[in-house]
This record gives sequence, C-alpha cells and structure tokens, in this order.
Amino acid sequence: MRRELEVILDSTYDAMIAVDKHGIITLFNKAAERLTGIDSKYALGKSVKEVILNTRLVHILETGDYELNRQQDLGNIKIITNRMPVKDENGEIIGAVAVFRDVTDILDLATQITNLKEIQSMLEAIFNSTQDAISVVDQNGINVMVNPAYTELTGLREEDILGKPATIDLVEGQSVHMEVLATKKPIRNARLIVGPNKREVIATAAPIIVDGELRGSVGVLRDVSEIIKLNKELNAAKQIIRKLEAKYTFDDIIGQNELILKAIEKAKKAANTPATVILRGESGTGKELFAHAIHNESDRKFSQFVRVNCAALSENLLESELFGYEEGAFTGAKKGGKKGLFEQANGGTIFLDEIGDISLNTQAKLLRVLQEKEIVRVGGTKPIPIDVRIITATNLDLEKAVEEGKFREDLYYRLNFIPINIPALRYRKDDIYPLVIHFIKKFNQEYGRRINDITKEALDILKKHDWPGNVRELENVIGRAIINMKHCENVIDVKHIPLIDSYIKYDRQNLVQTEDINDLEDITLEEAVSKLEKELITKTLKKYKNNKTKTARALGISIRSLYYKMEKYNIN
Ligand SMILES: Nc1ncnc2c1ncn2[C@@H]1O[C@H](COP(=O)(O)OP(=O)(O)OP(=O)(O)O)[C@@H](O)[C@H]1O
Repeated sequence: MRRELEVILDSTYDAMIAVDKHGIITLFNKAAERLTGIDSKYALGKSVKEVILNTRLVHILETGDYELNRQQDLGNIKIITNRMPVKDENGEIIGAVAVFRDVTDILDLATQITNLKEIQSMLEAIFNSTQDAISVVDQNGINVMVNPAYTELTGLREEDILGKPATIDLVEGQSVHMEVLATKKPIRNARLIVGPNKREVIATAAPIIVDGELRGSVGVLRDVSEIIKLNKELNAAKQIIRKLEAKYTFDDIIGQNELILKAIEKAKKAANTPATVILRGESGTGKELFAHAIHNESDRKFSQFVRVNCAALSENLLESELFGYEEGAFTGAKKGGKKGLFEQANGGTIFLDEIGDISLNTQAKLLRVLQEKEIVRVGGTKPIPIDVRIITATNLDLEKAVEEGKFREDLYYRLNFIPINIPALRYRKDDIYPLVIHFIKKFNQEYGRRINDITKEALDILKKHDWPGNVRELENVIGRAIINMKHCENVIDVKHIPLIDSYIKYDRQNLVQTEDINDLEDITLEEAVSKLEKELITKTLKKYKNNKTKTARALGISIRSLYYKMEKYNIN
C-alpha cells in the first residue's frame, strides 16, 4: 500500500513536500523535483531549512497554523500553495506538509480568455455597428449570424434568416455563400438583389477555415441602390446640361405662318439625316434657334453642340479655334497643343454662324473637313478623323459672293445641300401676336410679372412696323414695353411701346438729317444702304456713349452683328 501511495504521489501534478516534527524532509515527490529543480535523493532526510530557503514549513511546525491557497511567484512560475500541520490522535504536531500547484498555465489561460472576451466584445460591437451588412453561414450553408445592418438592408428579421439556408434572402443572382462553400475561394463584388425590398447590392464573401477545415462562409453586402440612384440622377443631370448647351427644340420655335411652318418641316426632315444644313435668313430671324432644334431632334442630341461665330474671330484665331493646334504651332501656343472645336464636337454638331464671312484659306480647310471627314491641327501633319454634323448659317448673299470669287463654289455646293430659308418677320406678320405672347410669358418669368396680353391697338402698331431686326427686335420691344408697365397693369397697351415709335422716328430723323438724298445719287442701292447704316451705327454709339449692348438693343440687332458691322465699316 505504501508503494502504491508513493506512485500516486509521484504521478500527481501537485508538488508535495512533507517534513517530520524536526523539519527533516520525509516526502519530496517528482512534481516537487520538477518545480524546485532539486533531486529528491538529495532532499530526503535533510533539514528543510538546508534544502529550501524561505520555507514556511518550519513556521507551520512551530505554530500549527494552516496556510491555504496562498499565491506565490517563483520566478516566471506562479504557484498556489497549501501548507498544513500533521497531527497525531492527541493533536500533537508530528510534522507538516506543503502542496504546491503550478498555476502559470491556468493563469495564462485565464488571461487569454479575458483577452478573448475583450476581443469578442470588440468584434461584437463592430459587427453590430458597422454599416456593412454581414451574414455568416456554417459549412452546410445554414445562416448562423447576421448583424443589424444586414436585417435593415434586406428587410428580413433575424428569425427569418437564422437557421435557414443561405439563399433565403436572394431575389436575383447566385448565393455567394454557396459558391464559397463549394469552391473554398473568396468571391468579390457579385451583383445581387436581396430581400423583400429588392435592394441592389454588391456581395463579397470569404471562407471560414479553422485548422485547415472549412467551417463556413462570411459575407458582406453593400447597398448600391443609393449609388445607382445617384448615378441615374447624375446621368439625367448630364443630359440636361448637354441639352442646355443646345437648349432649344422645335417646340420653342413659335410661328403659324405657312412660310415658317415649311421651314420647320424641312428642318425636321433634315435633322434625321446626317446632311449638311445651311440656314439662310436675315439677322434675328431665328437661325441659331433652328440650329439648336435640328441638333436636339437628331440622334446626336446627347453629344456636344458647339457654336462658332465665324465673323467674330480673325482668320488665324478662327482656324486655331476650329482645328486646334500642335505645340509650338505659333508664338503663344499652349504646351501640348489644343483640341479644336471640331474635335470637341466629335459625335455631335458644329454650328458655323456667319459662314459667309470666312476667308478663302479657311474655306479650303473646311472643304477638306467635308470631303475627307478629317482635320489637321494648325502646325500639324497628322489627319484626325472626325464625325461631326455641320450646320451653317448666313445672312449674306452667298451666291453673289461666289460670283465675285469671295466664296468657293465647291464649298458653296457642299454647304448648300439642304438650304432652309427662314423668312423675315415682315413677311409673316401674322406671327407677331403668337410671338408677343411667347415673349410676354418669357419676360413674366424673368421679371416676375403677370402680364397676359396686348391690346389690339398696340398690336396694330407692331404690325405696321417692318422689323428690320426681325424676331430679336420684337423681343427687345416687348421687353422694353414690359419695363414701362406699372405693376398693376397686365395688358400691354400703346402707351407702353413708345420706344418703337420713337425708335422708328429716331431712325427716320437720323437718316434724313445725316444724308441728303441728293448726295445719294449715282450710287447703287447697296452702297447707299451701307452709307446710311454706318452713319446710323456711329450716331447710336455716340448716343449711348459707346455702350455696345445698349446700342445693339436700340438698333434691334445682336451684339455680334454690331461688332461685325463696326468692323465692316471700320467704326472704332
Ligand atoms: N420663331 C421664333 N420663336 C421664338 N423665338 C424666336 C424665334 N425666332 C427667333 N427667336 C428669338 O429671337 C432671338 C434671335 O434669334 P437667333 O439668335 O436664333 O437669330 P439669328 O438669325 O441666329 O440671328 P443672327 O444672324 O443675328 O445671329 C433669340 O432670342 C431667339 O430665341
């Protein structure tokens, strides 16, 4: 029995040391050897004081005290000790026993568990607070965990999901969890539609592998409905911006007169072909409006509409604007060169206004664009293919310019492929009333007014006028009439349009005052008109102290036309 007891004592993990009443070591088991590094053969029979310094066993022998569960550090080792006296049947102390338990591993484990718990709480907090919707399935594809973002996104409750197959939330697409479980490989950015709210999501999933074994899959859903919605809004906004670049459609062209209706019909037909269109008509008849409308009616409507006023730029500037230039093409050329308007309008429409004013040199280059469908940048040699619909406009007599050798005949024929004549307002006076109503509405919006009509008498005055500045002039007159109206008045009357009267009078007075009709003898009508035009412009500029906007408005012409005419007549 004693031998068996010895085996038991040697095989236990607890280190045990016993002493007799003299403090002589009588038991020193294997675990005590391991703990102290002292051989039992050396220790047995020796005084405990000799073998182990600092032992409390002597104190126990002397006092008979019990010391239980005392923690102690032995270097790196942490131990718990129980020390107690051994007594005979009379209660006499006959020895003492110490049992040491190495708790380093247990304490380490406890610390690890505490750390794990902290990590777990942290992960739980992240899991519950992240906006990414997370779901976890086990190796059989059964949902075992979902976070609040997940239930919110899918519109399903936890109890609808947990314990159910991974596919429970799917409306459209393949389950990423099932794919991960089948392939053991992560999946990124799969597009799915999930839950009763049919949310569009991007799903990412990865396998959970523990000790080389597949235990499940964790998936993250990201809601892209909002992004898709914003993208749609962005595209719609882009379209509006593009439309704004060519802002008018045929609905904006007001007119019931047969002549304008014919022009509209022809322009609509032309819009659906790739053909070059030339808009012919006096200044202010609506040529630019037609160009916008043709672009917006064509299948190029979502691409660029670029307008170029050919009369406003010098030859060199016009060429570099139209065709762009290579780096170093001329002094002041930008580094890296510059794209021209033809390149910018690629896929769209270019509107060349006042085409009759371009130089023969530029005409040759334009012809090349029409024939070869390519451009060469200024200072460059490489042809760049372009696909641009060309619309041109002019109020000049192009045929005469061809006769006089000022305009290339071959270019004329190319440009004149579909000519659309926009009649002057004096030939369609029945359009004055609808146009007046149209401009009233426009100015009501701009000025915050509530004007709703014009009296018959006022309309008659307008109808008597010849409208050399065409619709633009009419627009100006209505604008000025509205400024003359009191806030309580809502119908334009004769008294509101004195300007037109004075303008006509002013016009006539000036003509009569400045030019004696006798001086105009023996000159052509065109020369006479030019002379008077120059004089009138000079006088009006003087009257408005060189303010071009006011002068153009008073003359009922565009600022562009004013500049053009000032250059033509050399007026500074
Ligand atoms: N039929 C119309 N309906 C509504 N507005 C019109 C019409 N015709 C012209 N307008 C308006 O008159 C003004 C002048 O038109 P636009 O600039 O298109 O004329 P244009 O012939 O190109 O003139 P220019 O030769 O001087 O450049 C613009 O404000 C335009 O909106």
